[in-house]
Amino acid sequence: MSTTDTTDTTPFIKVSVLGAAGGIGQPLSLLLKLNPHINELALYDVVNIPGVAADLNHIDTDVKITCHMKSKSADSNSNESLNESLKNAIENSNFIIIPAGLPRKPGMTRGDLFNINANICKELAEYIALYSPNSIVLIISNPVNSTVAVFKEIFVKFNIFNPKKLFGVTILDHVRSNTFISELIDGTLPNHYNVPVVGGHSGHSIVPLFSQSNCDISNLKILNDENILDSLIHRVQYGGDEIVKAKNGLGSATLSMAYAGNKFFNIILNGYLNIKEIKISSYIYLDDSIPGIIELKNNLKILLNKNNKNIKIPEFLATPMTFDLNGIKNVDYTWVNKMNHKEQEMFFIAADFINQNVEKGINFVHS
Ligand SMILES: NC(=O)C1=CN([C@@H]2O[C@H](COP(=O)(O)OP(=O)(O)OC[C@H]3O[C@@H](n4cnc5c(N)ncnc54)[C@H](O)[C@@H]3O)[C@@H](O)[C@H]2O)C=CC1
Ligand SMILES: O=C([O-])CC(=O)C(=O)O
Repeated sequence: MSTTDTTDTTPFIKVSVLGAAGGIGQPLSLLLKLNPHINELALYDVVNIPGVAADLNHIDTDVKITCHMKSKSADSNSNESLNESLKNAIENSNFIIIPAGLPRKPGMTRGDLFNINANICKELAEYIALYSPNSIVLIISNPVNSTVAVFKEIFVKFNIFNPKKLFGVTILDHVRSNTFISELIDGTLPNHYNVPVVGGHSGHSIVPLFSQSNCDISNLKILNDENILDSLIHRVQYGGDEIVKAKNGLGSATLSMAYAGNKFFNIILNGYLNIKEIKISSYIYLDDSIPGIIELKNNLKILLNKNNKNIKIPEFLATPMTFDLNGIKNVDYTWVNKMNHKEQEMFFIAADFINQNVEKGINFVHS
């Protein structure tokens, strides 16, 4: 290859995965190692990361793997306990993807993970604020409805919060909606469906908008049967439980999450590199500075008033959007006025849940 060609303006892309030795972290890192746009993949964990990095290093793609494991001394509470590994893992990263934290066991809700995972998120957020404040941050760690609020509050504390660059990863709900509707119809071509999902990422906070799918499935006879539609919606809202039960104590969704996380990352990267604009939902802070947010809030306000609902518009919401070099390009608010009555009722319930989950995240940071 020529070394004299100076016309290549493609930026150097560094991606960091925090929690890379875990059930999601490993397959996600494998998929990222195959990505032709990535130059460096920094893998960080508190255990087992040298083996994962060595293994991935044998793959003959151009992505350079760097390995970062938290050292024992970084665990102490002394002033000298700077976590150099974490600092090195995230410095100069364009994207930081975070699947660090405990997964559920049968009988647990995502909310039951809050105490442990919020503490993990706190350390990671503080390091990102100090050493990689301009990166785009994708949070997978549950409970997403609350952990994203933890990140936001810490970023605000450090005065580095950029609402266009902080994402809760909720795309698995969209992936499941596409798969489950396909199964219900004829089991073919699940990824030809494109079901928008709004709200949050747990149980009744998840609102799949089947009436707004790209394939006109709202006209399908099958969905006119209220029982079939209800069980489809329930399956999407509680898809995570299906996996937790099947894994029987050995964790929650990992492979489908790695697939979904990689899909979301690629959609953002396509916008970032100006290759292709694709619309997808993510759980974000509804900051008025983001194009489309004022319209989204106005439409939600009108909807709530019209239905005499005394519900606060959530500060965070999964909503469809597009991406560019700065993170979020544009938020799509048009789904609000296209919701049918059933979807509106689901949204009101979701908003109530999200408000409680967000409050938990905010209180954790300020207590
Ligand atoms: N957003 C979503 O749609 C989904 C989210 N999840 C969540 O993702 C998280 C990870 O799930 P799994 O990979 O299955 O769990 P896992 O237990 O297999 O892996 C978690 C990894 O995080 C690491 N870790 C723990 N503390 C850490 C710290 N302080 N810094 C860096 N890494 C640390 C662990 O060592 C482990 O390797 C869970 O909270 C789970 O609930 C899971 C599926 C879907
Ligand atoms: O259910 C869980 O705990 C993991 C998760 O978020 C999902 O699979 O959607």
